[in-house]
This record gives sequence, structure tokens and C-alpha cells, in this order.
Amino acid sequence: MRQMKLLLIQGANMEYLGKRQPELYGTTTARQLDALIRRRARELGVSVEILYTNIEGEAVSAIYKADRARFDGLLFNPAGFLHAGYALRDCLRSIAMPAIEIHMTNIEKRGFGSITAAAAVGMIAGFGTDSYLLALEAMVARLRSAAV
Ligand SMILES: O=C1C[C@@](O)(C(=O)O)C[C@@H](O)[C@@H]1O
Repeated sequence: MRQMKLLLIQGANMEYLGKRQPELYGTTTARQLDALIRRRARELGVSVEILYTNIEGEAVSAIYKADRARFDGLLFNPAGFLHAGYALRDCLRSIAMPAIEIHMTNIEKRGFGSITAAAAVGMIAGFGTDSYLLALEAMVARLRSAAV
């Protein structure tokens, strides 16, 4: 059986993780988070490609490219795009692969709603870096149960 391929998109400002607003997002750097995600992906036997971008259009193009290449699932933290990411939302509605939205903080508690969440299978928010690992596990479980 071929290995499942996942794409993780880290939206606007996530490259500064570890330095940006540590009182909200902690001190784990983007590179350290990537290592945690890759390790969990290895344990689960899936591959994950990670893209950080501050440009919504770049996220859209990367998602279509992955969908055309038959990636199995998309994990994404829209981050700064959550407020006005209509193009990203349209893209999520157009692809075949399922998408899970991730937030490190509980955005509801912070008084935000996410534009893109309406196009996701589900959303995991509020668990810091664990939000990514939980989303990864949820995606793999979903894809594996759909495959049987
Ligand atoms: O950049 C981010 C990060 C975030 O998506 C989170 O992971 O909690 C929450 C957003 O409100 C914010 O713009």
C-alpha cells in the first residue's frame, strides 16, 4: 500500500513561531514544531510536507498542486488568513482531499471566528503545539477508516 501523503500549510505569521507573542503561542520555534510533526508522522507511517507562507495566493497554489498530485489530506493553520481568507476558503471547497483546520489558541475564546473553518472537515483549536499532533492523528484516523 502506498504511503499517505499530507500537506501542512502554515499561514501568515507562523514562521515567527517561538518569537511572536510567546504569551499566546509559547516558545517552541517553527523548526522545533516541524520536527515534532515529522516525528509523529513517521510514527504513524505517513509523509508530511510543510509549507510556511505569508501570502494567501501561495497557499492556494500549493494546495491545488498537492490536490493534483493526489495528496491524501490537508492540515492547515490559516493564522492571519482566518479573518479574510475567502480565496483560501473557495480553494478548500474545490479540492478532493479533506482539510482539517488548526489553531494553537482557542480562537472562539479570543473572540475570533474563522472564515475558512466553514470549508474544513473539522477544526482543532486551543492545545498549543499539540493542536498539530491531534490534527495529524485525526486526519490519519479519518483517512484509514475511509480506506476500509
Ligand atoms: O496567527 C494566528 C495564530 C492562530 O491561528 C492560532 O494558531 O491560534 C490564531 C489566529 O487568530 C492568529 O492570527
